[in-house]
Amino acid sequence: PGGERAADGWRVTWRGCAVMGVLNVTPDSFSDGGRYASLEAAVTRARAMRDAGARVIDVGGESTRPGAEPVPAEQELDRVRPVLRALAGEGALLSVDTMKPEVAREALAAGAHLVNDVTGLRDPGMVEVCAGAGAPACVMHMRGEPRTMQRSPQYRDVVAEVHAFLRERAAAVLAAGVPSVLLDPGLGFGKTAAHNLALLRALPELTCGPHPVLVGASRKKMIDLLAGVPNAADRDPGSLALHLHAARQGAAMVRVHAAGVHVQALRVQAALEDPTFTPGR
Ligand SMILES: Cn1c(SCC(=O)Nc2ccccc2)nc2c(=O)[nH]c(N)nc21
Repeated sequence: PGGERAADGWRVTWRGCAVMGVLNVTPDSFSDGGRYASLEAAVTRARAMRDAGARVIDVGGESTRPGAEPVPAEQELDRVRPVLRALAGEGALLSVDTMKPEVAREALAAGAHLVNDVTGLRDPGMVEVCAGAGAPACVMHMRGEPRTMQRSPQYRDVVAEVHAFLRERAAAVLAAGVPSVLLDPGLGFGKTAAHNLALLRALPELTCGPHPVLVGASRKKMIDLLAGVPNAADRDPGSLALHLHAARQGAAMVRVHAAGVHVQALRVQAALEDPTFTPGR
């Protein structure tokens, strides 16, 4: 797998890191000049990220940010289904970012290839949907619920607890017939910045295992706490720093807003890390 224990800790074998582009199809994410305008805008953005080199487009119809209000399944589905249908067969892999089994089922039928469930497939119905459709799933760690998870999260040992959760959930969903899983520490989902740092520093313990690891730090609050960047739109440099670290520690994929920036930086990093790489000329 990704690394072997060396005398001085973990040595990670380089395997390259892919980009998952974030596509929020929530009303606040596109100038909601009516449904068509936002659908058109969403598809245009997805194509731009794909053309910039994103391997996967993560389509989400319900914000899972701290304090976010829940959205009914039908409304969430009305947002994501047209976008998935428009993008299906156009070259990028599609993931559906949802916590609801009924949304996942319809999204997979509309062309999604994998399910990105921030609850770690907590709902048994979600396990059934993924197993039934033969769809891979991203198993992410979240402590509590989006609405309340950032109210003083506490752990005895955040790395041990998160890694144990991911190992257990992965084994359970694979045993239930889900064909394959990605593991994700869930940065910012019931974690302080200190917890997020500990998880980023312990990534080799996760990436040396059999499952690919997905990391999502893009534009998150921890970047403000580390570098004083109050506006999320200004946090791409810090996002890149965190994601290059994650890739260097063996992450297989990073979930990003600035797809082009990350694709270029990860290609340069891959060349740096690959002694057999021969530059064009
Ligand atoms: C759906 N989803 C999210 S949404 C949170 C977010 O982007 N907040 C945010 C975005 C921009 C600014 C501030 C906060 N984060 C992950 C993740 O880290 N991993 C996986 N697998 N899925 C994820």
